[in-house]
Amino acid sequence: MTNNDNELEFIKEQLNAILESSYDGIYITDGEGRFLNINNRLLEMTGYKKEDVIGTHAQDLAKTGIINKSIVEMVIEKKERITINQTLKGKTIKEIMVTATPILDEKGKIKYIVANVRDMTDLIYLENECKKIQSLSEQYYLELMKERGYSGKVIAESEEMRKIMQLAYRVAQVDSNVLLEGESGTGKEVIARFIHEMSPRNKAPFISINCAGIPESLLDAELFGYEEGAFTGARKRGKMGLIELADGGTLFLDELNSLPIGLQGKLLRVIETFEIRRLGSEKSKKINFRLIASTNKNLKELVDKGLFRKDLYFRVNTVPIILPPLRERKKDIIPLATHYLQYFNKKYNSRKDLSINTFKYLEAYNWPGNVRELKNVIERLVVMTENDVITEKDLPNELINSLNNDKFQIILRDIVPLKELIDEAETKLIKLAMEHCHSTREAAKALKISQTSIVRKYKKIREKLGS
Ligand SMILES: Nc1ncnc2c1ncn2[C@@H]1O[C@H](COP(=O)(O)OP(=O)(O)OP(=O)(O)O)[C@@H](O)[C@H]1O
Repeated sequence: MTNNDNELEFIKEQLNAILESSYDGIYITDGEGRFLNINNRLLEMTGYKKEDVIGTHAQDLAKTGIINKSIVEMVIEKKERITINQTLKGKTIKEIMVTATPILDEKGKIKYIVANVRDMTDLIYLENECKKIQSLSEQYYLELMKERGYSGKVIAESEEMRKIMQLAYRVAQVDSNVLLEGESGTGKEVIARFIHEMSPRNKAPFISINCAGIPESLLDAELFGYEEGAFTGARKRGKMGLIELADGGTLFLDELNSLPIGLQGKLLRVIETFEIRRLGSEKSKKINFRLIASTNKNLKELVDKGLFRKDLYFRVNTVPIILPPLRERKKDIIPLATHYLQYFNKKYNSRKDLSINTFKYLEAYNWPGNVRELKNVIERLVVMTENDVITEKDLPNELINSLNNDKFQIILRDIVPLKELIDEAETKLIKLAMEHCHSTREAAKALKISQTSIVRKYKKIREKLGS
């Protein structure tokens, strides 16, 4: 044996060791999809014998029904790494995840395809078990909420809202300050009330103060209260401030971002010392409350611009809870619409229903006013619609237009050369088609252009992106 032969033998031995020690099934084909090698793990999964497989085409496996689509065919077509999930009907039925990678020669032609086949059956079983346990724990959690007297008015179907509810429930058990951030109408006050009702303070008052709703000149007196004769027009015997009213309970400062900077320092002192002093009084009084604040602007940005005190921001922001806008949690739209349909039917003693098509429009709309807007639309529909079934014809114009225009959304922030815009749109569209379709043929059909055209354009895009 020459030195070269020895080296070759050594490399072969190592390659075999890698193939056979892998937990995953592995196979290698040539550029046309003919099996060159397959490890024992994969033979075990499929029930095939090595000698029956080597030399045959991987593409033919789909025809035998053992798998439903050939990843090798897809890789040959797209010339890029592809991962798919599929069912393998071998010795037993298995859920598998296959990743196939093309190895190119110096001319860019596929020389080999290396595929990795992972048996996902155990993982999927574990995932399902986890889901069962999670749903059980959610059930217990809801029962607990009912037992604690919560009437379940918060609709939370989307994953995002469920997580928020769980966090809100957890934070309700401790006294930390909470900052609720989100656009107007996303349900910040709803969550604040939920936290209060789930907390040990639920027998004491929940005092909600809208910092933007009270004129600046009155806010001081409203928050801190005043003594008799504190200012002209002050009531006889003085007045208790809203903070004092929250004693033992929860103080909710809505739209804290609108609190005048002059009052921010005073509020900070109250939060730090839990002491308030009425206007015109010499004496301080200890108040015991939990603080929840909300903001519909980015408070951090206001701090950076010098419009909000940094020290107050850090004080109130112990536990931040961010409520996503409704357009980012579309799964909540139909449950919310159904909930408010029932609610207003009861209120107005009616029996209105929404047609299936109407739901589609509600789901497609992007709800700039969030849940508040949805609630108002449903109320209007219940009150204004004559027939018992509300159809899309009864919807306000902006909702109708949204579905008709929402196939694609173009946001232009600047005037750009037309060609640049068209190129950008074309790139995005082709990338989307290639991600969703299994072959260039399918993509060409979807885009109503020729297959050669899409292959050429996609090649250009990839070259431009350097991938
Ligand atoms: N998850 C929800 N389930 C049921 N109703 C909701 C939900 N979220 C919000 N709502 C309803 O939407 C309306 C607006 O909610 P809320 O007042 O809590 O919003 P907000 O974020 O505090 O608004 P703003 O910033 O304008 O004060 C309320 O009538 C509330 O009952």
